[in-house]
Amino acid sequence: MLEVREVTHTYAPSRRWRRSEKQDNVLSGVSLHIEEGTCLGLLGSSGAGKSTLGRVILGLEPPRAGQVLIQGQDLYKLSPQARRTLRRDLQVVFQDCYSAVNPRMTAEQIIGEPLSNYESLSVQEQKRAVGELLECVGLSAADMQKQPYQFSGGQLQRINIARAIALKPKLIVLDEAVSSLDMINGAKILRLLGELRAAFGLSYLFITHDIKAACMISDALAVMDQGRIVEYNDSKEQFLQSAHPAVRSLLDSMLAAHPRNRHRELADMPGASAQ
Ligand SMILES: Nc1ncnc2c1ncn2[C@@H]1O[C@H](COP(=O)(O)OP(=O)(O)OP(=O)(O)O)[C@@H](O)[C@H]1O
Repeated sequence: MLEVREVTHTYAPSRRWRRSEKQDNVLSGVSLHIEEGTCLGLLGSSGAGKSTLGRVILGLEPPRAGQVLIQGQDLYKLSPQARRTLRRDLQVVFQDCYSAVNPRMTAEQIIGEPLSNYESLSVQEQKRAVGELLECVGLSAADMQKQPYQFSGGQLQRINIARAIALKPKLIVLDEAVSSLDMINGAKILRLLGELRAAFGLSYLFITHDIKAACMISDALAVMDQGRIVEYNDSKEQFLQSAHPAVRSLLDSMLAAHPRNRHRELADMPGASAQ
């Protein structure tokens, strides 16, 4: 479904930088793939390049080198018109559910926005579609006229998810999408994401610092460190045995009832294919 081939990226130097000053690569030869209907958990410490890779995959940050293939089509070689058509298949949910929405809009307007941009529905059809989307994410069609301040963080993240699935995309980049929620709400949203994936055949790139959350939802796990993929595994057991310092440090940062139980907790989690 998605193939990233040897992507390298450097941000343009700001004006304050001297021209001669060399910029480090934010992404260096990154390759990965996500099969249809599966989830890749992308872990890594702060500044590793995860969100930049997410933006490259979404078509928002043209890389300096490499390719992003969506169902075999090179995203950055398409005409603007073809890219716009493909962009409807690529959606994103960010960590900060509040800044991701216009505070003056109603839930109906927020969720209806992609439908207005891409579909030609009548007012009644769009209202019905928004009502169904609200119900899909565990809210009610009666919430349609509420504004963001009238929702809790967890509810507002459901609105963001409803907007992301409105066009029945192929791939959703979930950039720390549960990281600002408390444990109970985070777990509920992860369950919801699992249900939606099964119902609509979605693929996810699940970007996170949270190894527990990644193990819960992902079929394969990758770790980025300093712009490179340093671990990539579709077996949770093998992933947990990795000797790479970036993986060890993620595991060490995980809080458990007792440090001795960390491996057992992760190994018992559903999600990552654990053959
Ligand atoms: N728009 C930008 N312009 C210049 N540099 C940037 C920009 N966005 C990110 N960077 C730099 O690129 C590097 C990677 O950032 P990125 O946000 O991709 O990492 P990350 O792994 O997602 O980190 P975090 O987990 O903290 O969000 C960092 O050094 C960051 O400062």
